Amino acid sequence: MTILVASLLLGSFLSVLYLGYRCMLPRPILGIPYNQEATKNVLGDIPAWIEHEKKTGESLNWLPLQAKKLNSPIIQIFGNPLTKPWIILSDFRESQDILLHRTKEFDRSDHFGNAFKGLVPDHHISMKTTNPQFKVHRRLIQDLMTPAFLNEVSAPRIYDAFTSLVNVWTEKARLANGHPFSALDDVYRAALDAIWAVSFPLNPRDSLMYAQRWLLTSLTSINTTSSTDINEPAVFPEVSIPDVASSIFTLTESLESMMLSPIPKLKFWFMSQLPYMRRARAVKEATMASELEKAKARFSSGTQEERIARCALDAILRRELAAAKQENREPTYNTRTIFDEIFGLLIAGHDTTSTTAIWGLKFLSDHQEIQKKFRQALWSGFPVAIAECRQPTAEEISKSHIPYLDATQEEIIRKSVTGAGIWRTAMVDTVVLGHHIPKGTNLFLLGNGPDFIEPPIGKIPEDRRSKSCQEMNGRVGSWDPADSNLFQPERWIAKKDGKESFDSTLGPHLIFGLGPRGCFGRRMAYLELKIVLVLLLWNFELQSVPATLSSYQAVDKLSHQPRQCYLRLLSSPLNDLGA
Ligand code: HEM
Repeated sequence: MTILVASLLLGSFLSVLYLGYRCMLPRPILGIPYNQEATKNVLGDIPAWIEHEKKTGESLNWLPLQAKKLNSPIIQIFGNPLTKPWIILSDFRESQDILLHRTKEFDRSDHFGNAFKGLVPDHHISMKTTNPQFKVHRRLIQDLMTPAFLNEVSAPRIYDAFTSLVNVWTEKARLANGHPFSALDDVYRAALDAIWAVSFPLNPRDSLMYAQRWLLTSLTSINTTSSTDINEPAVFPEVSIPDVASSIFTLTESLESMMLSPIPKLKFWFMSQLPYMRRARAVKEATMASELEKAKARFSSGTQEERIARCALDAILRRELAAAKQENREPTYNTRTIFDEIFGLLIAGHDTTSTTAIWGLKFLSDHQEIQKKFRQALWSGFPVAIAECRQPTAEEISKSHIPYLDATQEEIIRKSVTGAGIWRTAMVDTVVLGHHIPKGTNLFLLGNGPDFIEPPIGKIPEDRRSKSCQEMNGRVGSWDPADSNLFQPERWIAKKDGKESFDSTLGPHLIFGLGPRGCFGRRMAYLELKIVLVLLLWNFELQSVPATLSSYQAVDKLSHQPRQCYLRLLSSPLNDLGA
């Protein structure tokens, strides 16, 4: 009898265990292709994804491979063992339609939003568009992308930061004596200087580039350049990074590791218990509080007219004051909202733009003919600067419309795929390309594979597409599959009556997203990239480096970052005009 009861109990226990296991196995959405192997494992596609990352060093690159393997522009993967499968779409027209026209059906993705919630819980990036707070937050920062703010505040600050980078690299080129050197850290640091100076007043002597320049100026030579191998990279002494900047880098990195975590909130909680993270957060909070106090002091002195926005924080406080007046209440400046919105700018403003700029430097080093044409375009595009033997001013650069410059910038953005794709969550049960998508499903609109930098996967019948998608047909061109993977600025140039002009609708990219939740900082990013490209290419010739120093391997963090960027710099012929 005892044996019978024990066997029954054991049997029931094992059945419960088995049923539990079965319940945890990923459940596919009917009709959408998927990796059959993944459904036999509670971790779904994660092991294959990790394996791919170990082998290639690139994680999000695994998604286009899966789409091609399953031969479908819409696939599902099991990326989070605790939620519905993720839908991966590799088709520009359908993605464009979702982002621009189907905004009631698809909103800010829970997965993407959760990645930011730990660090900046009250930033609008994680809010749904229907959340009334979203509009309140957007109103606070609405001035920052106006032409007036961009031209009068952002452009000169960004220009100063990257002129300092030119000064540092002039010293490095002198000391390197023909040897290549890694450009990664310098570009990230100069970009942080730039967005810091846009966000808060920055004394140039406090910038990261300033101290580095003076350290290098004091040197007459460095050890590594005594090597007879001219390809041996030069290594320079580095000044130590102040606490504030290193905290921002630490926190940006913590955010980066959230993006690909299946459960970002939990991961952030564990990470935030680590002593170095606690310290970085404390430094950040103290710095934000001190900058806010300084801004309040600037703000309360002076008349309404004198309260001009000298930086992003001033512009935000002005908006809060205006809102308070309208709502007949006292302004509240010391809020989590203001802390998080301004810190969000610092993070979003330095990481993505610098990554894109670094890709640009790599492409231009590896495409000498394009670099030559780019410099010729600068020569004919800035005649006054040429006549006066000086580099163009911030104003001249931001107001310029030089087709080959704009085309090269757009091609760098397209080919860098700094953002591998765009996340959205289905807010209702809906349909994509004829497939039922249940409410709550996360979609990843892939921008780094088929239909963008590779040939599309098959031809999608028109009647499979939504009505609004069919109506939009032809508004944006498509790339020739034979060369969509090549770096070719000319693809963005339209020719009419023998005249060339830059045309951003000639083909697709999704790097900034689209529609009401597309990148808020897009205009600033374009402005910054333009300033960076003009200043660096005006001052330096980027000579090619050997293949071993020019790998295109990348690591997917907050952005898709190259692992290597070595530059061999010579003074540019344009710069020599002034010599
Ligand atoms: C090359 C540089 C940049 C790239 C590739 C980039 C890319 C992106 C992408 C892909 C998104 C999500 C869009 C979507 O879901 O549709 C985004 C959102 C955002 N970006 Fe950027 N970004 C860049 C520069 C900047 C800069 C310079 C700033 C600000 C200074 C900024 C601020 C933001 C903000 C605030 C959001 C959230 C918008 C929202 O939730 O509505 N970005 N960005």
